[in-house]
Amino acid sequence: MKIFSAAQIYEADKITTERQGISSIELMERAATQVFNWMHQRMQGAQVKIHVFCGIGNNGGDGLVLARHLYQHGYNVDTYVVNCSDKRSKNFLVNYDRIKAETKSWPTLIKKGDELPEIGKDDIIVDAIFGIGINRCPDDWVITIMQGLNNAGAYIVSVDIPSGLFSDKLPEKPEAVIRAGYTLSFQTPKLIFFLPQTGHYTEQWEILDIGLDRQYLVETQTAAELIGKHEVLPIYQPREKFDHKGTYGHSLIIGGSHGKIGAVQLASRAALTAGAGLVTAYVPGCGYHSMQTALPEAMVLTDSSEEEITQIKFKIDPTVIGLGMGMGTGKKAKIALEVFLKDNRKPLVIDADALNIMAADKTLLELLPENTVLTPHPGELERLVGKWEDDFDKLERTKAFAAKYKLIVTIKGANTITVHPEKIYINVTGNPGMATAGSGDVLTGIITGLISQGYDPLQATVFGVYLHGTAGDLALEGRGYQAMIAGDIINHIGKAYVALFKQPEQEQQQEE
Ligand SMILES: NC(=O)C1=CN([C@@H]2O[C@H](COP(=O)(O)OP(=O)(O)OC[C@H]3O[C@@H](n4cnc5c(N)ncnc54)[C@H](O)[C@@H]3O)[C@@H](O)[C@H]2O)[C@@H](O)CC1
Ligand SMILES: [K+]
Repeated sequence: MKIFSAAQIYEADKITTERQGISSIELMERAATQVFNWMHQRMQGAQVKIHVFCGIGNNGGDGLVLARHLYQHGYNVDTYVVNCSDKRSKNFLVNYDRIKAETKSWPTLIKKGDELPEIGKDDIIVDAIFGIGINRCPDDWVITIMQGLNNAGAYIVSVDIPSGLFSDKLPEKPEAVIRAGYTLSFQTPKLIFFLPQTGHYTEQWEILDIGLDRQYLVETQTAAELIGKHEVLPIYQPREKFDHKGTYGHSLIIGGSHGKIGAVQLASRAALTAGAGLVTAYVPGCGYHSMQTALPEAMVLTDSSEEEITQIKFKIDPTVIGLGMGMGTGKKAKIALEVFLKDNRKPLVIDADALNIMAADKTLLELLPENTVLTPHPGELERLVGKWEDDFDKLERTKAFAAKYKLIVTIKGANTITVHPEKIYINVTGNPGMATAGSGDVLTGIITGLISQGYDPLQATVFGVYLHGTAGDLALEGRGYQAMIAGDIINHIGKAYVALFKQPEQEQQQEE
């Protein structure tokens, strides 16, 4: 699903009114009616007190339309205008008059120095103070009002975006943002829902389709895309009857050192489970027996050293190479990596220690083939791209880095983000149970296994991250976050594939 920027949404708005021959007031009516429908469907006329807090722009206008509909349908609603500026928008003013005409009284104005009305813990607050048009930090008295709402203990539903959040930068003050239970976002999810520093301002979000111009939505390219089942299904490559193991390629997994052979084992097993035809592990001598025993399906090559990787030499012809897990960052490992990279022409997936070696000597990055996949966790990423100021800066730095070296970089986290020079892909699957030793090795293995089957590196990364997260979600069943280990994720890759083709009803039945 495309994630449109604020500028694109304003553009879509304008085009929609032109092409559909409607006024912006009608569009506002349509948008806010969707919010009303959403609430009405869930509340079914319940007489819970609803406090609608409106700003003075179009987000506030939405709030006024919503309040009018709630009133018309007999809900117990109070409407307030947080009078944060005298520059009221045209559409706000039209709806300000309309609600007066309907309810025979003006909404309660909240000005500087005014107290918040009493709000019960079981009440509902609708937050329509600021939308995507916020352009500066709210005044202190407005922040006090926002804090009052946050601390009221009532459930907060935000319209479009939690008020106080900017679409492209961090709020100056964390207290100047509404903490929503639910955000009903118009037409497109907002990028900020998925960034660690801003995502926590709403517990849940949902998109409301407000019928913006289809052609614009289809034709417009976005800088970010949300990746769920619908996006990965077209990537999935079905198998043919006469395919054989050669069709699915040969993954070579290189890494490990004394005490860290498990990392290679996990990555190799994940590559096989993801569907690689053949997997060979390249490990120091000390890893030979444990690899052969733990994973008889894989072949094993050993380094001349017992303890660590000192030279990467092999006579096989792999389709793709995944490397770096558990290999250490010592001098010998570094030289081995450098010599190997100078000769290598195969697609690569690089993780862990190999990333740290490269971060310490960036000239090695120039040796990477185009579209090499890097899978850093935040610490490794920082070593590669430098310290960032905030999540937005992190994305910009990573994009610039990916463009400079022509790489694909996956930033592992709650919403793993795959950064390609032209676009970022935000994954929706996964859970905190996956923050466990070896989880990253599994991801590297899955991506490597997918490339070996013929997925191009970007597809393999986007699909691999999705599968990895889904496997983690499926592995959670009957187990808390704490008990999940990396092997559980591998054990559920098969189910993650099967889940791709389950209809929603089947999924529900299974949950029951
Ligand atoms: N296509 C869409 O998505 C639609 C969006 N609509 C709504 O329109 C909103 C955007 O409306 P606007 O652009 O009017 O802006 P907002 O309503 O988001 O709020 C900002 C308004 O207050 C002013 N302002 C900005 N920062 C301020 C601050 N710190 N203190 C005081 N005043 C401040 C601005 O001048 C602007 O008028 C969306 O978020 C959405 O709720 C809907 O009405 C219609 C369709
Ligand atoms: K809002």
